[in-house]
Amino acid sequence: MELMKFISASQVKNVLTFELLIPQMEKALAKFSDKKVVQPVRSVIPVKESGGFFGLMPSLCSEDNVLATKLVSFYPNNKDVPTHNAVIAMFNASNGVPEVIVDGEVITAMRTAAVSAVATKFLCNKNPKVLALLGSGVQARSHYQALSTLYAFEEVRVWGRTKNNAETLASELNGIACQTAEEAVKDADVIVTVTSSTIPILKKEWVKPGAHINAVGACRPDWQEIDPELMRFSSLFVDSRDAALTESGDVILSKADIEAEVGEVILGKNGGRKTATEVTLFKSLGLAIEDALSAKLVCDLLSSSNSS
Ligand SMILES: NC(=O)C1=CN([C@@H]2O[C@H](COP(=O)(O)OP(=O)(O)OC[C@H]3O[C@@H](n4cnc5c(N)ncnc54)[C@H](O)[C@@H]3O)[C@@H](O)[C@H]2O)C=CC1
Ligand SMILES: O=C(O)C1=NCCCC1
Repeated sequence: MELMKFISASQVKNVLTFELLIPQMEKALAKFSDKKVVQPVRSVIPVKESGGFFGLMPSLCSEDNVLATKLVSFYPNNKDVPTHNAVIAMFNASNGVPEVIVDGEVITAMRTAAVSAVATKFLCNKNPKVLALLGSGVQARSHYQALSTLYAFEEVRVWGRTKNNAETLASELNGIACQTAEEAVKDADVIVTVTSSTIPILKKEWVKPGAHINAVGACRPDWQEIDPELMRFSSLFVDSRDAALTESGDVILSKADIEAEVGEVILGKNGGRKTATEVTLFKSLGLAIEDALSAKLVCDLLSSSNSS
């Protein structure tokens, strides 16, 4: 029996860069909103005993010969192992034969941040100077790296529920650890919420006019990271309307109107930010096609490095 090829997290890390991944995620978002992707809203099974969740994320993009599914677990209470674990199974889209399994942990960390970088590029005011990270885990780190690929921030602020973790991250990034979320976001041009909180942690009155927010946590219909008033006040962009209306407590509970998918902005079907003073908010949930096209990029990079 021939064993299926497996690409490990360290192999992914060796070849994947934000310089390559950000344009690939721009393509993924555009193809998704241009209806070039077949993809149901993900199925999620709650694992009540451990407070975890297991998600199934299939997608097909025939133009790119990509047929894949990510299997992802999210166990926010994990302490000694990562809270997010995943594999991406790639099939041959022409004949349906499974070809390779790619570790999904690094891809999930990097592609989520790369997607936020794309949203920021299309929605943020020019030359953002101050970045605020609310949360100090895996996504806080990857968001700093992805956004720093596009912008030279003059100041980076970190707030986290666990003071020690926020201080460690702030010192890694040469940034400032803040005692409160309010202190962290004061006058920030770009705000990233990357926590496992189930209740709002970011309030409308703290956010400066013209700021851009990437809201990345709260992926359950009864979870929130953002004050509902801020949801309604902001110009709201999403990765997928269907997913936002099914999975996002921030969108569902606030009843905020969705302005557009970021892919529609990329395609020029929506103009994005209208004024320098409005607050733009990107609600990210994560799309299967982002994983499929990230895994394809990794496979292509590995096969070109093997053949050279
Ligand atoms: N939109 C997307 O595509 C994706 C979203 N996510 C979400 O992003 C968030 C962050 O993920 P990771 O950094 O990988 O997780 P992580 O486990 O590495 O970090 C979670 C952070 O949230 C903080 N936290 C937990 N409960 C909190 C609370 N009640 N209030 C404030 N802070 C709290 C923790 O202290 C930690 O700093 C999670 O909600 C995760 O599900 C993760 C992957 C993809
Ligand atoms: O897209 C993903 O991958 C995830 N999104 C929400 C939280 C779990 C992982």
